[in-house]
Amino acid sequence: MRALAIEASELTKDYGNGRGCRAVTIQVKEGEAFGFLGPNGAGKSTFVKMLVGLIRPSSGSASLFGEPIGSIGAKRLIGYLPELYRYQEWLTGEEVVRLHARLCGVQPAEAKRQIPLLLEEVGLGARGRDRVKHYSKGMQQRLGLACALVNDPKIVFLDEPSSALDPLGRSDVRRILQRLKAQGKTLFLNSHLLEDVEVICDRVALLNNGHVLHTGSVSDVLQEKTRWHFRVGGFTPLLLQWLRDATQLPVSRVELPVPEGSDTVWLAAELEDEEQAGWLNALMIEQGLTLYEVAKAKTRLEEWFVSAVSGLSHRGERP
Ligand SMILES: Nc1ncnc2c1ncn2[C@@H]1O[C@H](COP(=O)(O)OP(=O)(O)OP(=O)(O)O)[C@@H](O)[C@H]1O
Repeated sequence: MRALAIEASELTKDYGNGRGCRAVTIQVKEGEAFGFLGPNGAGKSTFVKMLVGLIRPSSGSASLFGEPIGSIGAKRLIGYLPELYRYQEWLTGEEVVRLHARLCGVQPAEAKRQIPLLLEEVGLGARGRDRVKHYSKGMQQRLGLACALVNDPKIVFLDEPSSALDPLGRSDVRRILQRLKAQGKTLFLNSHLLEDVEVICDRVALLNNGHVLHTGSVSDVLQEKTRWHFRVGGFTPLLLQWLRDATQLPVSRVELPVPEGSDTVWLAAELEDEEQAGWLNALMIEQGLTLYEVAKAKTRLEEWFVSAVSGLSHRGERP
C-alpha cells in the first residue's frame, strides 16, 4: 500500500501560553491539493512549520510519504514557501534560487538548466539578474515560489502564497499551482484567499483555536445551500411573513446597501439551487413585490467559512 503524502496524528504544539495547535489529525493523499483554512491565529502556520521540520511538536506524530517529519528523508521531499519570507538582499534573484538549489543538493548542471525556466514561470524572467534589494514585496514572493520549486519537490507547502501579490500575480500563482497539480504534486495550501482555494483545492480542513473543526471535500462544502439576495420594492413585513409561511424557507430581511434615494430592501434566503430561487422570485412577483436585483453570494467557500467560525470565539488579531 502506498504511504499517504501527509499523515498527522494528534499533532500538537503548545507554545507554553496555551496557543499553537492541538491534536490535529489529518490525512492527505498523494496528488491531492489540500487547503488549510482558519481565522488569524488559528494555528495554520504552526502546523505547517511542524510538518516541514522547522519546529518540534509537543506531542503526536506525523509523516510525509511514510518519512517521519523532521527527518532528512522527509525534508528531501518538501518545497516550502513560508508566510514570512526574506531573502539575501545583496544577492540577485538568480543567485538566491541557485543557493536554494545547492542547499537541496540539486546537481549544478540541472540547476543551470532549471533556474531560468523557473524564474520565467514565476514572472521574474527579466529580473533574475537584479539584486533582491531592488525587488518589490510581490517580486520577493514570486522568488520564494521559485525557491520552493527548485528541488522538484513531491509535496509543496505554501503559506499564504499570494499575500503580497496584485491580481495579475495571484492569477499567475493560481496557474502555477494548477500546473503542479496536473503534474501529480501534492499541494498543501494555507490561504485566506478562499476563491483561490475553491479553484485549486480538492479538500479543506477548517482550524479554529488550534483544533480542526471540519474536514471535507470542496465539492461537498460547495453543494451545501447557497445564500441568495433579492432587492425588492413594495416590501411590507406582512409580505415577508407570507413568503416564509408559503415557502417554509427562512427568508429574512438583511441590511445591505441600496441605491441612494431608493426605498427598496434586500431579502436573503439559503436556497438549494437555481430552481428554488426561480420559484421564490415568481412568488415574490405574484405577491406584488418588484424585483430589482438578484445576487448569489459570490464566494461560496467564504460563506461557508464565515458561517462556520462566526459565533465561535477565536484568537484572531481583531479584538
Ligand atoms: N513562537 C511562538 N510563541 C508563542 N506563541 C506563538 C508563537 N508562534 C505563534 N504563536 C501563537 O500561536 C497561535 C497560532 O499562530 P499561527 O501563526 O500558527 O496562526 P495562523 O493560523 O497561521 O495565523 P495567520 O492566519 O494570522 O497567519 C497564535 O495565537 C500565535 O500568537
